[in-house]
Amino acid sequence: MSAHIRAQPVAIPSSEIKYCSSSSSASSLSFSPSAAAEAFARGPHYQPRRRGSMAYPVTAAEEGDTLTGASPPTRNRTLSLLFDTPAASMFSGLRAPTLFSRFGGSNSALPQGADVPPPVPDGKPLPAAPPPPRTGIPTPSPSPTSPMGAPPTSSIPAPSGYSQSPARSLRPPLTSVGSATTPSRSVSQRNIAAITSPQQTTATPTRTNSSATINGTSSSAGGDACHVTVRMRPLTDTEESSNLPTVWDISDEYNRVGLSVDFAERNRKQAAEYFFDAVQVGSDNRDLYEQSAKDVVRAAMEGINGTVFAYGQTASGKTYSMMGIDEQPGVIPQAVDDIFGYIREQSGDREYLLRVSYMEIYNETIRDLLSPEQVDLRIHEDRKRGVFVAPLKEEIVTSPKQVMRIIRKGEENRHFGATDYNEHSSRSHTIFQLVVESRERGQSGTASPRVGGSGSVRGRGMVMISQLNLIDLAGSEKATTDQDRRKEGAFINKSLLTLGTVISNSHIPYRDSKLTRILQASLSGNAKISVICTISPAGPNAEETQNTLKFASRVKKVTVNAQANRIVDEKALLQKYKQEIDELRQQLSTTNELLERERRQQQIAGMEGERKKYEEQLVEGQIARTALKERIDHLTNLILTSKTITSKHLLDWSAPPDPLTSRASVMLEDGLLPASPNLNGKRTPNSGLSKQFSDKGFLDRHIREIDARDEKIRNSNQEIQNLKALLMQLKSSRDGEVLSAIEQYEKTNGQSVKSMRTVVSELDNARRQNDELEVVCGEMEDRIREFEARVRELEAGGKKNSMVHREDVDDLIDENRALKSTVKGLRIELDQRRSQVSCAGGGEDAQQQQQQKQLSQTISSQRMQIESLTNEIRQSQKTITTLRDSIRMLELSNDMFVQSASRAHSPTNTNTSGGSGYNGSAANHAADTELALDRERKLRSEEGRASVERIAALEAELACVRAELGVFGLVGAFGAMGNGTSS
Ligand SMILES: Nc1ncnc2c1ncn2[C@@H]1O[C@H](COP(=O)(O)OP(=O)(O)OP(=O)(O)O)[C@@H](O)[C@H]1O
Repeated sequence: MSAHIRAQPVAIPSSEIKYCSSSSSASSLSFSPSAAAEAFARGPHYQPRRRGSMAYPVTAAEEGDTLTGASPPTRNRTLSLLFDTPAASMFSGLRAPTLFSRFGGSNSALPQGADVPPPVPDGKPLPAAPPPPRTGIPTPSPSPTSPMGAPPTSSIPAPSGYSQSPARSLRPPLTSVGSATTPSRSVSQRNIAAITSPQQTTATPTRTNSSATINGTSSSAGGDACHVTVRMRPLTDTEESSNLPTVWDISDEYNRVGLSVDFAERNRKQAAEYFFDAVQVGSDNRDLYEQSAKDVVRAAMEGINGTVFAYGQTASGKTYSMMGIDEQPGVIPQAVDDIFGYIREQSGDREYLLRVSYMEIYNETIRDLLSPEQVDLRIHEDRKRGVFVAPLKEEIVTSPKQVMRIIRKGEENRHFGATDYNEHSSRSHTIFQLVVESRERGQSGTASPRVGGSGSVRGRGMVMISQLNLIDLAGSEKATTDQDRRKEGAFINKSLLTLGTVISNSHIPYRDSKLTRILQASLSGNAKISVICTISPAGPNAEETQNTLKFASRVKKVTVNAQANRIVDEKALLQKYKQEIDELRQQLSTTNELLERERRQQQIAGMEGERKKYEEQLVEGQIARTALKERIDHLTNLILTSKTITSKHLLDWSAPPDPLTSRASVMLEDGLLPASPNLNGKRTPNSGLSKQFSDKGFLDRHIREIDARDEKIRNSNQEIQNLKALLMQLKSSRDGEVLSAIEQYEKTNGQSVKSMRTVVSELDNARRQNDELEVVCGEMEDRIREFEARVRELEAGGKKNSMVHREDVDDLIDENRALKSTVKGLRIELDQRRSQVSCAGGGEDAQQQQQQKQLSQTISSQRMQIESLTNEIRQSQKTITTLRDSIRMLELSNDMFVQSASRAHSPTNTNTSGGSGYNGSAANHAADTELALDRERKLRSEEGRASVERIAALEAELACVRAELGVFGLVGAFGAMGNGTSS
């Protein structure tokens, strides 16, 4: 169990307090109560730096940022000493002066570790420090009557709401410094209210009515110190089984955390020690909530913004502290329960409207955990709303169970992952936001505000709006082996670094990280801040722990100036709902009057038709009235008062955890679904009407219509959600698509360029081959012409010697056949080429088309040449036929000539002719004829020989042509010529 320092108010003469900072004038006098607490807690070991009413010992953490006199801090020195890790580097440029510097001390004045009590073996916690000095600061006397052991003895009264809460245990401030001014930076100058508006009237509360203290660490009237709790978890099973010692000593009596002297000596480290507002060892989350968060939560119910965040090394227990486990609910579930408990404790004169949202920042991208399809949410800022995330789903909540269901649903969407140090490590920062709107009951929103004067922060007729941020930060990262984890770690470290800088620096780089930008309103001073710094007890983590403690020390010195936000503005949902309820009630009473009139008229109506008309009007009126009542019920149920919350609404920590209900039922309970105002099962919608008018089909039809319409609305809402999700998906995938389209285009383009080149080279080849073919065709034409000439010659010669002519003609026929088949082969070849070229040139490109056109022109000219060749062949055939006819005629005349010659030569002819003279002359004539024939025969055989020689020469020429064709690669086409086949 932790114990807390309690002190009676101490009056310190302001003239004795000297404080100089870089931002405040040297004349400003200030004093931090936490400094007093530390001095008080240090006991007799402390070494005063300078004579004065307060003495302050230096701690290791504060070395390096000392401010002396009126000089600003030496920034470089701070950096060189503290920037050893990301966590440590958060303290760069710290502007809040150290406590030590306030008293003009110097580091060298105190021996290192001078205050460290003697070490205890085995890293066991040190025994309690010696009692504090009694000089000037009396020791508080614990009282058994208070839950915290002491009644509130603060000279600063708690906010009005606190006194009404029996469960509240406000501990007294350690000191009260009367008129002392704020010691550290004056954040009020750069306050940016979380919710501002032109109509906003924010009361400037005095310490007595709006600035609630946090567990006794309240500072001066100018601002509250951030509250810092250090929580050390127990050794984990793995650490225990490795026999790792606990190297930090925690003294809850003095809220002191110190490195065990034994460990420090063995590892040659400084025996550093730190003092905080509260320290805690162990697993008790209830105690943690009471110490660190309760006051911030309660202040949020009073209209003051609040932020609680857990900070620490990975696996040090942040999630355990914020979310907890079933047996030990953490800060968030306890805060939720406490908020409803608070409302329940009120006297009933106040009404509240609560709405929650849950988001995470993962790798610097904001995701809505309640609407996971909403990714990469944007941060906006406007004059009315300040800094806000949109589109962020906000749910109006009416019970802690409902909130827990929402949180569990959100948790399912959160980014976790196993790291080298934590099996279930949060890889993102999560921000659970709860907006509290409240106002006094029965007040019109436009009533003039009554600000201050009454001692109450609750102005009449005004809506107070506050925002409570409960944040589970991702762990500060060591280098890790996993690549993804390294990337996440880089983002985490950067945002934590910015958080550290924002917290402790005059230059406020809120925009450097999403985390600080979202929390800008809170971090700029208009929120109570409580930081739970979680540490590990184990030796190997000592350095990281020390960095966390240094961060905690810096945060402790920052003061904020949180004030209640009160607005009279239409953006307050509570205001809007109340107005709507008023208007609806007005409408309802008008409808009731109308109904009453209808009813009377129906009763007095004589005619059947008239009665029916009134009856129908009556039913319609009833439906309208029911709709109005349902809407009023729905809105009324969303507005919480002490009467609407019963103990059964609060969380039963001993009961097993609620199973997650479906989204629809959560929405139904939220009353977010239209026309379903029956939130608490008081009444089934339309049930009264159904009973009353069950005999009227008219009414049933209307009910069905209304149900169908509701169903339609639900469906279209769902559709809208789906479309939105789709749109987001499309948006996110658009960049990828564009890139891949470009890639695809480049690929396709490359391919088409390649295929173009192939086509062009094929076309070149085809053109070359066509040229060659043209040459061949020309040669063939020449040959044909030669053959024709020869046929003509033979024709002329054939008249002389039919036999020889016949052979020549046969040869010519053969040759013609061969020529024909050659031409046919050529045609086939050309056709093939043409189809090849048309395939190759099938591209869409203009150049390809051009080439194709040229090719087809070439082909058509070749075809024409072939056709003319064919014509010539046909002509040759005709000539050959004519030649053949003339040969036949020649043969005929030859035969006749031979017959007549033999008849003239026969002896019969001699006898028959009688007379010797006649016979002698006939014999002479026959001899002459025979001689002539012999001569003729000789002549013809010579001519025949000449023809045979000519034919041989022709054959030799043909062989040459064949060889040439072979050279052109057209053997296939002209093979027919060689074989003598023909078509
Ligand atoms: N106070 C505690 N008592 C008992 N167990 C604890 C305590 N704190 C942490 N643990 C256990 O230690 C482990 C790590 O804790 P937790 O996940 O909360 O660390 P964390 O700081 O949130 O880590 P990370 O930054 O990686 O998410 C868990 O198994 C948790 O249950």
